[in-house]
Amino acid sequence: MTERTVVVGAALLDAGRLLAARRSAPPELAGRWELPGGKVEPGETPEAALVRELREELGVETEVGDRIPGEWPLRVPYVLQVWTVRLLPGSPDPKPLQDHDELRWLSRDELWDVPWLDQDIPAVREVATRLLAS
Ligand SMILES: Nc1nc2c([nH]c(=O)n2[C@H]2C[C@H](O)[C@@H](COP(=O)(O)OP(=O)(O)OP(=O)(O)O)O2)c(=O)[nH]1
Repeated sequence: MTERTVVVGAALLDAGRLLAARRSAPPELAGRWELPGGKVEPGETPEAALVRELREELGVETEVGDRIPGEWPLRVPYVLQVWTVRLLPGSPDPKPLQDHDELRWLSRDELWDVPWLDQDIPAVREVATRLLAS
């Protein structure tokens, strides 16, 4: 049986815009943009992992909504799953506290202005199709 580890990514939406985060590490990913999130730990639900990762990485309090259908391979053994997420009322604004050095809220028109990680592009395309008004 093949081991696989789910990496959860947030489609964090606010006022019709998507939050993109620029990775600061590791060197092979630094400078490229991704959906913030991280690995689901053993015994943890994907939703709990997202809330934890977003609190650690961005300092925000969030509520997880629906999963975007699909699953995208990262380097073995990781696969990316994406969930819609919104900021809870009163949450601080996101800040690049850990793993990232810049954040941007992207409107649909701006979505491809940042160099996403190659492996995130199909997931971002799916988010755009489903969630961002054209
Ligand atoms: N979070 C996130 N990771 C991604 C995306 N695309 C992508 O290839 N990855 C890779 C980068 C990492 O190798 C892995 C997730 O690692 P991570 O560093 O974000 O997760 P983590 O906080 O749980 O990691 P760790 O430092 O505890 O090991 O998946 C993405 O959109 N979001």
